[in-house]
Amino acid sequence: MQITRAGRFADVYVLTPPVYSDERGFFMESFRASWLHDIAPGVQFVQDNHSFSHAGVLRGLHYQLQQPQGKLVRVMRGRILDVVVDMRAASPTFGQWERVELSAANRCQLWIPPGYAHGFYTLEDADCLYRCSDYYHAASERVLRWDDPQLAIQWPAAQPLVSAKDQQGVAFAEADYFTEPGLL
Ligand SMILES: Cc1cn([C@H]2C[C@H](O)[C@@H](COP(=O)(O)OP(=O)(O)O[C@H]3O[C@@H](C)C(=O)[C@@H](O)[C@H]3O)O2)c(=O)[nH]c1=O
Repeated sequence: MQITRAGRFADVYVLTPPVYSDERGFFMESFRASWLHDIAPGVQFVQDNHSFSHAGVLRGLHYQLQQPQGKLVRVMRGRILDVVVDMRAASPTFGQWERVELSAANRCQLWIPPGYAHGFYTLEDADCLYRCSDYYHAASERVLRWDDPQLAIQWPAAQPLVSAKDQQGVAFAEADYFTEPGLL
């Protein structure tokens, strides 16, 4: 198991499990609680999500103020560009973003701790699976504008397919941030 930091963030990680291929196909362990012992001590997952998106879809950027969710994201089919934005006001990387390609081919998983906004763009038709460390809390969900000029996230397409909800995303400057010291 290879675990590397995702760019500038101290607590976002790319996990690359070993894959054992033979003439039948392949085998891999797709989840082990111990992978997270060092990088996210104490985390426990309570909800699994699966979404399918056609190529050219952008979902996000989402976070929830109550029950903030850590997410372990992977792709079963296709290819996505996954983006995280640090929404913790006291963080040294507050307001910064990173993007990581996750695909069925590279089998990488991205660990995103609570306190980040999350979204992805589908480079191909994609089945995306992710484990969440807390339950969905619609009432406190927030949508950060994917094309906020201040954030200037480099998406691969200028006009992705975006839900009506995500079209109403809020600019980073006007967004609600996480202020709990516990998230740092
Ligand atoms: C996220 C979520 C949605 N839903 C429902 C609400 C709605 O009717 C329908 C579709 O919801 P959405 O349009 O918000 O789905 P989607 O845009 O795929 O939302 C997801 O986006 C990615 C980027 C994330 O990081 C996730 O945490 C989640 O916010 O599913 C649940 O029942 N449970 C959930 O956990």
